[in-house]
Amino acid sequence: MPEAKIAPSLLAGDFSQLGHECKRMIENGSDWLHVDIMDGHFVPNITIGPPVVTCMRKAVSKEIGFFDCHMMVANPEQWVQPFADAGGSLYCFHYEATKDPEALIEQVRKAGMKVGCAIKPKTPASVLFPFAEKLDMILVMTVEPGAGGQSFMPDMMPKVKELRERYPDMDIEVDGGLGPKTIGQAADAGANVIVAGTSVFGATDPAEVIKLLRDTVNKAQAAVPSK
Ligand SMILES: O=C(CO)[C@H](O)[C@H](O)COP(=O)(O)O
Repeated sequence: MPEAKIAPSLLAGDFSQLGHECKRMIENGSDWLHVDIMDGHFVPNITIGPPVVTCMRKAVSKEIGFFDCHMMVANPEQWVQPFADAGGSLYCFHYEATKDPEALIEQVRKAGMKVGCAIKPKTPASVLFPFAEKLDMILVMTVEPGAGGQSFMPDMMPKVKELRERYPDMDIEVDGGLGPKTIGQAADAGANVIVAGTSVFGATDPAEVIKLLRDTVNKAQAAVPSK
């Protein structure tokens, strides 16, 4: 199984100083930085675009900061090159937002980024089966996309389990309501990339929460008998 990666969601950070927030999370032990891109069409909220990511990238080089860009946008094809130019590391589009996922995967690869595909809570895991082998990461949303601070949906765990069984070496990310109380369920189901906004940014000691999330994933992985 791939290693645990903890990705604090900058959505819960201070948007007036995103460069600083990126550095602070890296200092606190984060592996990736989760960047939530919302366009007001795919979800009823607007966050940031390529100019802001360009500034964040100036603050944090590619060597130290992996930008996991979660594209909650209606036309993901339109934003591939702008996000590659801005310094995105991984471009995670939503299955529900594209008519041709395979062409989009190819487009992202050509632009030089890793590629992920996200599914909303009502979307079954099976939609990914035809092209999942071409992905670097699958994101199973554990809340409805659009806002931080929502409650974790435990009924998404069977999807994570199903995907982990089919794709033992795939990065499988969960996003929404993850924290010390819910990480056990996600880790036991087989998730290895953990997005956490409120629980990390709201903590008195973010390093402690990041460590707990990572330790829980590692412990769950160690308990799985090797085949
Ligand atoms: O994708 C998201 C919202 O669409 C956020 O990344 C997610 O909700 C994380 O925030 P929190 O940990 O506060 O739930």
